[in-house]
Amino acid sequence: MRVIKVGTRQSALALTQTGQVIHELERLCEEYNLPFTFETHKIVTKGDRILDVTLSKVGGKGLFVKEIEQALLDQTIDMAVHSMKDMPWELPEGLIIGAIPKRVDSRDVLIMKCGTSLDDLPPGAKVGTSSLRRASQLQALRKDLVIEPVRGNIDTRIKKLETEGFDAVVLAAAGLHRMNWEDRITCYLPKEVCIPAVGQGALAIECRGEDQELLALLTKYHHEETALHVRAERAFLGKLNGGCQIPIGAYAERDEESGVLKLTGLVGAPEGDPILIAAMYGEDPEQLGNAVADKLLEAGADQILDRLRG
Ligand SMILES: NCc1[nH]cc(CCC(=O)O)c1CC(=O)O
Repeated sequence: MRVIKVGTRQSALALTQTGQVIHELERLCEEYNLPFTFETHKIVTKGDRILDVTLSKVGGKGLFVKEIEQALLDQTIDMAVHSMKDMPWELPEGLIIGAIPKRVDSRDVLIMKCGTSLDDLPPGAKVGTSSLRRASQLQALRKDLVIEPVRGNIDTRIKKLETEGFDAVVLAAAGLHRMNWEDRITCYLPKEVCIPAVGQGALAIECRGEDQELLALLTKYHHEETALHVRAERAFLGKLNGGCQIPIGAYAERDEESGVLKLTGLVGAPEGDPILIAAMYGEDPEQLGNAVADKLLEAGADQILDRLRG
């Protein structure tokens, strides 16, 4: 028996999704008669320690993953479960994404104090989000909204709806589904209305590239279609040198009729004007991601990005 040490952040969501991953891996071990057991290791990341500032002001890539990746390199742990959207574009030498499990809902949702849709928010309503991507798109839809930062784990952010006088907070559907808190969701923001973060709703299982034993198991957990979508989205992010906190979003999907991969990408100014969106079709995910990024750069995305990077 080999004990696989699984690194995770210690937030309720991180522990829940790590538990769900371990459960699936145990099931696969049983099915294929593989000799692994699993042990959870909680790791505090920089992003967890800095809770009092808007994340976009902290800057730096991989705030929620660096310490965990170091533990992988030090062999303190053997694999790590991350939210894909927290993954920087580049991985440290020696580490790989060993599996991308099937994605869940990638949309953003509103949790509102009263009403049932965005239109029900009163003029000048106070909406909580620290994501420039969400702020930019909501502001474009409703210039009157007052968007204010809200940090903390998802339970904290839902509580702040009551304690800090927000009319609504924006969260990812995926986290709420994983926590079994769907009943808190007031409404889903369609992907065309609020383009999700790159990788939102997907997980990344990271391990050492040389750990063939573990990789043999992770391969069985891998979901290739999700991986193609995520690769296209991340190629887009990489080309724009994202990861810096800029309003960037993208989602890949299959065209229902032709079956061809389609990628929609967004770069927006934080105030919601201008917002640039482009969509293209292609077969190769990396080429597609790069092509959509190029299209937005031609349309002036570089000016938005340069201004934000200062
Ligand atoms: N920004 C933090 C974060 N990172 C991953 C998720 C959960 C959604 C996912 O796995 O994509 C969340 C919470 C949120 O955005 O509401």
